[in-house]
Amino acid sequence: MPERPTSLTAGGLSADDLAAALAPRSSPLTGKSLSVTGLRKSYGGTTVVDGVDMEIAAGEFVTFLGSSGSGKTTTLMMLAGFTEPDSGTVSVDGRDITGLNPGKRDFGFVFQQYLLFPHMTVEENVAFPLQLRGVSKAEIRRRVGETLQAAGLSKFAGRKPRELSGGQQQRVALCRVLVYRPPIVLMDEPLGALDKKLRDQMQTEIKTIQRELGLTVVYVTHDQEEALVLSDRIAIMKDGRIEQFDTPRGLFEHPRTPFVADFLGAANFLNGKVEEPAADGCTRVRLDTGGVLTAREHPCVPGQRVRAAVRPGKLRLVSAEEGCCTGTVETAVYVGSLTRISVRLDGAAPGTPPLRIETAVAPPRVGERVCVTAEREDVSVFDATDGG
Ligand SMILES: Nc1ncnc2c1ncn2[C@@H]1O[C@H](COP(=O)(O)OP(=O)(O)OP(=O)(O)O)[C@@H](O)[C@H]1O
Repeated sequence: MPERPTSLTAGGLSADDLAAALAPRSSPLTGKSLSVTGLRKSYGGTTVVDGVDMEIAAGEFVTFLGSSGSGKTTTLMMLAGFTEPDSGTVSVDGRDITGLNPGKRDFGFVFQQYLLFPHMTVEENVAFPLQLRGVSKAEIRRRVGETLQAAGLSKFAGRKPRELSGGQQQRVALCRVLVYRPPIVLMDEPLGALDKKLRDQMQTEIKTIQRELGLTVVYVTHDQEEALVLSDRIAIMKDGRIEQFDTPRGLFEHPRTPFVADFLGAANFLNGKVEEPAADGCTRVRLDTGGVLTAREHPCVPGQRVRAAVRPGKLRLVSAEEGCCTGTVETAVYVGSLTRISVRLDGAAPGTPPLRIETAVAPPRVGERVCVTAEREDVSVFDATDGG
């Protein structure tokens, strides 16, 4: 049969085709739920994963996002069974699998290093997990053929991995996992070695396949954009702990800690003191630089020292009457659809970083005086002693 025309990428993989080829014939949902409680791991007296708890629903796409060394891979490896936890449990659909070895968990793994067998052809690589599971030769031939065809890889079936590009190798790695339809797929920076364009394409493809097959995916990345594109929920990790586990919107709009506010999309922090409560229930912060910023309701007492956080895209340049603080533009850099400006606030203590503002309309010039404010929904308030 001739290879079907592909719709999505120049590289040849149509995610819809691949999902259709791999879709289970009976059940529409293949994913299973995953439950993690009190997962801990130390190396040589240093705790690197410090009490991770999470409930992941069947068919959910969850990402661990955090800086280098925050414990993402170690957590994933404990889910996979490659690393033994010091304490804690991992359950799949309510069944405790903490003691099971990786081969018995029936998870799929995709890593940054494609881990294809170099001495095997593409076809043999994709067939391998089916052979391990004792699938008949005829069925293996059928499923591998179908999968490679859908992935646009049929013409490479006889090649060795070294004769393929990075993107093609990663597709083979993905096929090799999806061919046996594991209910849970664990991926550790699978696109890390690809260039930006190919990464964008593969993100779309992974997401389409995951959604159409209803797979549960746990993904590790340090790329914020990738996490936002792919995930139903994101666990932001810091120092071996989950700072916040939430939807992308929840993390952006309701960060629970200064670290989350700053890590995802950056934040400006303005120090101040809580004013007496007003009838509308809003929290008002008298800034150290002068002016009052109205924030979302936040449990705090009048006089309490706080930090108000506002994203660069949420600070607005307004008239003198509307503004809550004033300053002077230090830099203005046009970056395509918007201009990034930095503003030195009047009265800012020495060493205080300038405000970062992103604006798409009529950017001011360097040296210009500006007035700044923000909508109350866009202002988060944290206790002054909160780290991050
Ligand atoms: N086998 C090991 N022995 C000793 N220390 C380890 C071991 N594995 C991981 N670590 C340490 O545990 C910490 C967390 O590592 P981990 O790989 O989980 O972080 P990560 O968030 O995935 O980082 P990256 O994004 O750089 O991969 C690091 O400080 C690392 O050096």
